[in-house]
Amino acid sequence: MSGSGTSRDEVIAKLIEMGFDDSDITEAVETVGPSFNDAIEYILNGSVRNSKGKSVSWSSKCVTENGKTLGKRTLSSANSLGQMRQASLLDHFQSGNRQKRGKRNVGDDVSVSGSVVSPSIVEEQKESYPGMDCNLKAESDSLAVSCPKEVEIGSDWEVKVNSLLKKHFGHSSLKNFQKEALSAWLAHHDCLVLAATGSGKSLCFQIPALLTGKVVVVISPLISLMHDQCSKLSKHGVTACFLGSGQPDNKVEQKALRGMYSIIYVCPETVIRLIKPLQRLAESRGIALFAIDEVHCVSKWGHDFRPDYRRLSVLRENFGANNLKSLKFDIPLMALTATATIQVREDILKSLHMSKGTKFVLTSFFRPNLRFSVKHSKTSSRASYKKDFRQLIDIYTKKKKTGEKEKSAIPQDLDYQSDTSSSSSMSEESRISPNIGDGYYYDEDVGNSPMGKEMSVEFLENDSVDDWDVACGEFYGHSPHRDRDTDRSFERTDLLNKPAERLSMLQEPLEDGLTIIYVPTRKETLSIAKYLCGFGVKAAAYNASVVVATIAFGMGIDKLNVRRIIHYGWPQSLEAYYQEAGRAGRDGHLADCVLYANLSSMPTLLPSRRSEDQTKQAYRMLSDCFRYGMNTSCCRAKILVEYFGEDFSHEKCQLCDVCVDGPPEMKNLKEEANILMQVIAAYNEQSNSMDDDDGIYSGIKRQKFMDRPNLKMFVSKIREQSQKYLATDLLWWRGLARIMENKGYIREGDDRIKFLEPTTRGLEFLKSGKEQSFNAFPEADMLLAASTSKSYSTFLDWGKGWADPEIRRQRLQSMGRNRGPRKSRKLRTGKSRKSNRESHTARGRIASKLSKKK
Ligand SMILES: Nc1ncnc2c1ncn2[C@@H]1O[C@H](COP(=O)(O)OP(=O)(O)OP(=O)(O)O)[C@@H](O)[C@H]1O
Ligand SMILES: [Mg+2]
Repeated sequence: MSGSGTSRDEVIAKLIEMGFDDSDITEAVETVGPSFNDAIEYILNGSVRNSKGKSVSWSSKCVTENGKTLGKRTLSSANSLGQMRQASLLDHFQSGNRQKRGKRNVGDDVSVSGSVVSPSIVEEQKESYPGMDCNLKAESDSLAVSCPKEVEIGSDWEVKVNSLLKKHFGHSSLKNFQKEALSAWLAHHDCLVLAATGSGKSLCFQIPALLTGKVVVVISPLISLMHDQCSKLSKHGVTACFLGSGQPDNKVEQKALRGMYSIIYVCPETVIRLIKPLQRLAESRGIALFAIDEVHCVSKWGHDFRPDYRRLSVLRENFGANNLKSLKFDIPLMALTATATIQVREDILKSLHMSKGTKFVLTSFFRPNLRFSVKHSKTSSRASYKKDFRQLIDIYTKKKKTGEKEKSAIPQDLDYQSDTSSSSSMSEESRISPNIGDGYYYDEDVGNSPMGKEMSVEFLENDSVDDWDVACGEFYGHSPHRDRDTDRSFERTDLLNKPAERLSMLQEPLEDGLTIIYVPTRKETLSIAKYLCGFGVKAAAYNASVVVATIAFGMGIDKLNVRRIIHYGWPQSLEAYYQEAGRAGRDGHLADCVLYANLSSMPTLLPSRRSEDQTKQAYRMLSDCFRYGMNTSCCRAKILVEYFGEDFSHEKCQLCDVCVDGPPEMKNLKEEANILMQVIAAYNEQSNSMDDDDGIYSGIKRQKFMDRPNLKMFVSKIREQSQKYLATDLLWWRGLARIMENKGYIREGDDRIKFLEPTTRGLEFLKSGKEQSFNAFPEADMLLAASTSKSYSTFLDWGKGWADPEIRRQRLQSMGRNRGPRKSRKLRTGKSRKSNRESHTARGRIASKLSKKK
C-alpha cells in the first residue's frame, strides 16, 4: 500500500486495526504525514530516515545464526540462563539494528513443510476454507504483514511488561503468579495456570501479544466470554477478534489469519478447522502462544466437559519446531482455569499432550472477599420467591427506609422455620437442561405483582435471551465503577486478610452493584425474572441490575461490581458453584454468594448424555455439592478451597454463615448411631442364613433378595423396634448416616447415600458398647427435621387419633381446607402420575413377593 492518496484518518484506522498503539500512531502520523508506509516505518524504527532505501523485501527470509528460516520477529539469542528467549516488541522498537517492513503476500515463501496436520483436518480445511490463499493474496496487496524476527528479551523484561501493563490496563505491577506464568512462557515452557476466579489469568496470555508483536491464539468455550474479552481489550487499545459461529462478519476470519489482530479468540472447533492457515500465520507474523482458557473443559472429570477440547492435542502436534521450519521452539501452550481438581489437572496434561517440562503455576483458590452462605428454600414456587427475594426487591427498588442499613445477607439462623416441607423441591419434569426444552412455561400467577404492575416480557419470551444477549447488553454498558481502579482492590484484599478488618466489614452494607441469580433451568430464569420485574426490578433485560441466568452464562466473564451471586437451586457440582460464585466481587470489595437450596431433598442431575462412568462421576460431584449445603460446622471457604486440593492456610474465613453464626450445639448421638449401626450390620452380617427366621431383622434379610437396602428401610426397622424414634424424621437419620459415613463407620454401597454398608471401624464401634462417645454437630437436614418435629408426642398418639371419630372429622376437614383447588391436582403431569404409579407398582410387587415367601 502506498502512502500517497490516503487520508490521515484512513491511515490511522488501518494502523489501529493492525494493533499499533494509539499514541504511537498519532505521533507517527503527525511526524510523517498521511503515508501508511512511512508511518509504519516510523513506528517500527523510530524515524522515517531509517526506512529510506533499506526496505527488506517481503520475499526475503530472515535467517538466524543456525540457518533456520525465521520470521522477522523471531530472532533468538541466549539469555543469562542459557535458554533462548523470545522477542520483545519494545526491544524491536528500540534496537538500532532493525530490519524493516516490506510487503509480501501471505502464503508466499512460507513453508509449512513437515507439518503433521492429520489428513482429516487437512481435508476439513480444504473444504471449509476454499481459495484461502487467493483471497489472502488479493487482499494482502494492501496489507503489510510483518516478517517475524526475534531479538533478546533481557532480564529487564519485567520492567517492559510493567510499562505495557500501566499503559494498556492501568495496573501498576504484575501479580506474582502472572510473573511466574510469563517466565515459563519466555522460557518456551508449557504452563498450567491454576488461579482463583478473578485473579487475573487473562493477562498471562494477553501480555505476550503486546510484548512480542506476535499473535496470541486463545481457545475459549463461550461466545459471551470471547466477546467480553475482545471488547475489554479494544478499550485498552489492543486489537482482538473472535472467530467461529458467533462472529457475524465473515471478513474477520481472513483478516485474523493475515495477522491483523494481536489476539484471536476461537472456540476449539474453529481452531481445529483452521490449523493450516494458523500454521501460515505462525510463520508470517508469528504466534507467540496458544492459550487454552477454562481448560477444565478438557476433562471428563471436570464440571463442564466439552468433547472438542479433548481434540486440542492437535496444537502440540502441528505447531512444533519439528514441523514448522521457522520455529526454533514449539509454540508454548498455556492452559488456565480456576476450577480444576487434582484428577482434572492430570487429565488436562495428558489430553493436551502438554510437555513433560510443563510448569505449574498455582495460587490460592481462596477469594477472601466472598461471603458464602446457604439457606433452605424449596426454590420452586411463588411462595419461595416471595420469601427469598423480598430483600433483593427492596434493594433494587430502593424501598428501604432512609438511613436503614442493608441487612446482612448472612442468615442469623438458617431459615428453618418456614418452607420446611420435606417434599422434593422441583418436579422431575421441570428440571430441563439449559440446552433442552425450548418451550417456555409460565406459572399462572408469577409476575402478577401485588403492586398490580404489568411488565413487558417480550424479551423474556424471546428464545434469544441467552448468554450472548445478556453479555452484549449488560456487560458492555458503561460501568458505574472504576474500570481502572482494580489496584485498589489489592489494598482491600490485603485488609480483608486481617481478622479485625474482616469483622468490621461484616457490619458494613454491601456496596451498590449487580446481582446474578443462577438457576438450573431456562424455565426458571423466566419465572424468576418475570417475578422480579413484576416488582419493578430490572431483571434479565439489557442493562439490568439483576441477571437471571442458567449455568450457560458467565464463565470467565469479568464484570467488576457484581455484588451478589445467588444460586437458586442446587448446582451440579462444587466446581460449577465456585466458578459461578467467582463472578462476584471481582473489584475486591465484599460480595455475597448465597445458595438457596432445598435442604430436605437430594439434588437431582440435570439431563445430559453421559456414559455410565460419567454418570457415576456426576453423582459424586453432586454429592460433594450436597455435603457442602448440609455442612453446619466447617468454614465454607475452607471446604471450597480444600475441594480443589489446597491446604486452607487460614483457620476460617470469618465471613461465611458458619463462621459468623458458629456451629450448632454439639450432640452426643451415640444411642442413635448405635441403633442405626445395629440394623445396618444386622442386614449385612446376619442375612446370610435365610433359615434363621428368628430375631428382629428377619424381614430385612428376606427383603435383601427383593431390593437393595436403603436408609428408609433401616429407619422403618428402627421405628418398629423402638417407639422412641417414631417421630424422628427420615431426614434426621439421613443426616446421621452422612455423619457416620464421614467418620468412616459406614460407606456408600453405591454412588449416593442410599445403599449402606458397615465398615470394620463401624463394626468395632458397635462392639465397643458404651465406652465410645459419638459427638457430632447436627447437619442442616437434621436441624431442619428437628425444627419441624410434630406437635404430637409420638406417631403412636397421632395414629390413635384417627380412631376417634371427632378427631378424624376435624382432621379431614382441615386437610380439605389446606388442599388446593382440585384444578391444581389435575394439572399434575402425566409423567408424575406415571412415576407414582410405577412406585406403587414396585412397592406392590415387593409386598406380594414378601407375602408369598411368608
Ligand atoms: N496485575 C494486576 N493488577 C491489578 N488488577 C489486575 C491485574 N491483573 C488482572 N487484574 C484485574 O483482575 C480482574 C480479573 O481478571 P481476569 O478476568 O483475567 O480473571 P480470571 O483469573 O481470568 O478469572 P476467571 O477464572 O473468572 O476467568 C480484571 O478486572 C483485571 O483488570
Ligand atoms: Mg478468565
